[in-house]
Amino acid sequence: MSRTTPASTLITNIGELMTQDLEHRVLKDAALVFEGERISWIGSSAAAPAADERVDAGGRAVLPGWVDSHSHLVFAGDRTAEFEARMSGASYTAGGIAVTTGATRSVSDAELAGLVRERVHEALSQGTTYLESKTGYGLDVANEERSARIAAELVDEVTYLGAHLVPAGADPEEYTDLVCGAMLDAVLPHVRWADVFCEQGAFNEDQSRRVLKAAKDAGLGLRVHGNQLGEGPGVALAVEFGAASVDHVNYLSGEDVLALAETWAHWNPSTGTGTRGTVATCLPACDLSTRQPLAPGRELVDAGVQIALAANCNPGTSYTTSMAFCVTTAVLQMRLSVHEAVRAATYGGALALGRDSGNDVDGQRAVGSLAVGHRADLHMLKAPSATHLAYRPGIPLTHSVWRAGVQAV
Ligand SMILES: N=CN[C@@H](CCC(=O)O)C(=O)O
Ligand SMILES: [Zn+2]
Repeated sequence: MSRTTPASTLITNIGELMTQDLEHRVLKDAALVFEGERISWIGSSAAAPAADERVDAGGRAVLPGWVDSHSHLVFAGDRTAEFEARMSGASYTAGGIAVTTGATRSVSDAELAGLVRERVHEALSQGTTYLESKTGYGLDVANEERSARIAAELVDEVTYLGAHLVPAGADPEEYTDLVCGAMLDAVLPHVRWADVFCEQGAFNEDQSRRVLKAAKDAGLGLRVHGNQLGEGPGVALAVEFGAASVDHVNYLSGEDVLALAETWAHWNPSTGTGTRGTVATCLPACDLSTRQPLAPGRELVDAGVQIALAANCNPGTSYTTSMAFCVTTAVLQMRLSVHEAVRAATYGGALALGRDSGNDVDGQRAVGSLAVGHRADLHMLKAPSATHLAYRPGIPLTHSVWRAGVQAV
């Protein structure tokens, strides 16, 4: 739908404005003004300035758009049979990635781009205004390059995941060389991040270390899939390399939790300054779909670790773009408060992507929290408070969405 964007927009009569800003402000009977993509004023409805356009929120809640910091959107086909087998007691293994790789390689560039576009739209229509996607279903130079290129056109942040699975018949060491060499060179123009699936059946500690070192030397930010299926070296490697996030984190030793907490020792959460540590990204929809124990979000927060919640949309372990489902699960089953869960799905995701503060990188505005100068990414609910996300599980509560000041829903 095409809409003309007014110079300034006032949203008034907001029942609850959950800013997720550095002061954790939750304002009642609030208003917000944005000019273009920039938030220019936040305060009470009674004190709101005039603007070119006035939107009456009718007492509804407004929160930042979701920041989904972990997804795998560049794929074709689905894995329904594998899911059904799992629901009958089979375990998840990394091997299913090969099935999706075959399906993904078989479609044209235009078909693949169309599939990604549909998923981005599905996410946006539920309030996701900032989205990361990984490659990882190409697994050869040409197919990883095209996955990265297509993703770069359609999502906000692209992560190179050539190290997702060693393709059938390939020698693991030679494939790791390829991931660190020609494949990395090919994707480099399209990506900001690199990731490695450090797990039994995927990449071992030594191979993961090689991938992370090559990516770091190439100037990429780092992320790690770690400790998903059992305790292992993923978290320790992420900490050692200063990765922006380690994702899954289902099986953590006490040492892993302490090591993650230590990475945040030089971060001031009240000012959002200092050195960012490694965000622990919890993926509750994936945990349920693979019948793994939910990541210990409560324990991580209590230990002082910054966490994110992400949907992890992919056809193997988590075929959903619903951040609201993740928030609901985090409250009902991971024992986070509503404010903590929403924060992890907004500010936490932004922190994991280094987009939490204004004009920090590439002159881009901060996302994931509502403050003057930040990007106008807004999610209005069909409810008077964010609590309804957990209180009314499964109900589609998205009323309206603005992305960078443009109304999308
Ligand atoms: N665990 C590794 N990668 C994906 C799943 C990939 C697949 O099974 O297709 C994840 O994050 O869950
Ligand atoms: Zn993943």
